[in-house]
Amino acid sequence: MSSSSEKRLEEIRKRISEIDEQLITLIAERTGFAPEIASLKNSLGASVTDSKREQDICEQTRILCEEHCIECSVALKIIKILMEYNKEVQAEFFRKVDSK
Ligand SMILES: C=C(O[C@@H]1C=C(C(=O)O)C=C[C@H]1O)C(=O)O
Repeated sequence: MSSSSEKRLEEIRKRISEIDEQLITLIAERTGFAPEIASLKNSLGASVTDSKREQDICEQTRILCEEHCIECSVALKIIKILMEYNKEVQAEFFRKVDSK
């Protein structure tokens, strides 16, 4: 018979697993836009990196972290990883276009 603490730990872990699944789903959706973004940038003659947009995203992250009372440095690391990943996918699209 599990104790109440074991049961509560199990409940929390179940919820964390649900959240992690949602996070991966959102990361997939976010990254899924990269090819279309790259195609649009290619037709516009724009670069993969948009520094102003990245600055705006980081500022939004800082604001959201304050609103949610969470450590900003960790959230910024995560967002920057996602941005780099998005740019990698875009760059792959550009390489494919250039190779044709
Ligand atoms: C997605 C874009 O391309 C790059 C990646 C970004 C991101 O992952 O949020 C933001 C700006 C760009 O450096 C974009 O230009 O919007």
